[in-house]
Amino acid sequence: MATGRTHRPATRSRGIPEATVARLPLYLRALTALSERSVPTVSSEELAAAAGVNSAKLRKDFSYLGSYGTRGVGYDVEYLVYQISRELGLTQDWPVVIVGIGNLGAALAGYGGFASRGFRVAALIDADPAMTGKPVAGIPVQHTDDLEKIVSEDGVSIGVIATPAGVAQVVCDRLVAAGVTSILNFAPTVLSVPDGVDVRKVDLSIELQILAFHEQRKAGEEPGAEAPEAPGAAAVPSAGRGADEGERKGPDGDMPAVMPA
Ligand SMILES: NC(=O)c1ccc[n+]([C@@H]2O[C@H](COP(=O)([O-])OP(=O)(O)OC[C@H]3O[C@@H](n4cnc5c(N)ncnc54)[C@H](O)[C@@H]3O)[C@@H](O)[C@H]2O)c1
Repeated sequence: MATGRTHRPATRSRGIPEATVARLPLYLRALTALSERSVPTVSSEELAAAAGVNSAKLRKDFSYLGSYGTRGVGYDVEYLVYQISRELGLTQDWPVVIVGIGNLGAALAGYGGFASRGFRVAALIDADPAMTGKPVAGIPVQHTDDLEKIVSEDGVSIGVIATPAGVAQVVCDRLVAAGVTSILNFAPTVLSVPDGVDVRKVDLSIELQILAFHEQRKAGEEPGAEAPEAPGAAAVPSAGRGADEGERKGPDGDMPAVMPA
């Protein structure tokens, strides 16, 4: 089933760079908070600070959306929320299946942030027969035997893998064969997928390793402390791959803890 690795283009088909796409959720999160406080407009500087991005970059990002703001007034908050949501495909409901309902899968199933951002947990799937029919976060767990049926009947295009690493590729292949075209992989393994399938990998331990590197460097900068050795590429993977390399430093360090596989 796995016929090759997906290579993401540097830009999306409509000319929006991947780095900009990766920042849109940060803007949306900041804008949603402003909208909840009924703030009507926001300057690029204020919004950039709230999103943790520099304002020149924000203006450049918004120019790809055709949004330039009004001089002296700023950006219309509600309109930008709509525009970014539409760009991210969030104006429609996305059914999602989660496979592997252990500690992590159960926590994800109960996470309210999916629903509020337009992601409906359509099904929970696990290979353990003892779990079949048991509700987790109010949703009954279904057996992996029914995976293909569940995916096709619900028209699911996004799958979340929270299984042990050793079975993640098999689960991935089954999801893809059933029609899933986007996978969020939490298992610590590299997945192979056919062209046309997007994989994003979340690895919190890699994020911690990057923080450890910065901690070590800070310690090395203290007067009298020994400078740490430069890390090898393997020790400090770029979690911003797919976005601009090196963008994790400075005000843009708040990239999502998610990366292309
Ligand atoms: N990315 C991260 O930051 C992060 C954080 C924590 C855990 N993890 C990873 O997430 C995965 C799950 O961790 P956990 O602590 O929830 O483990 P867990 O053992 O609690 O749960 C794993 C679940 O997967 C199920 N399962 C096993 N084989 C399956 C299959 N073929 N199809 C469907 N379900 C299957 C098991 O029955 C179990 O319910 C692991 O790979 C772990 O390393 C990643």
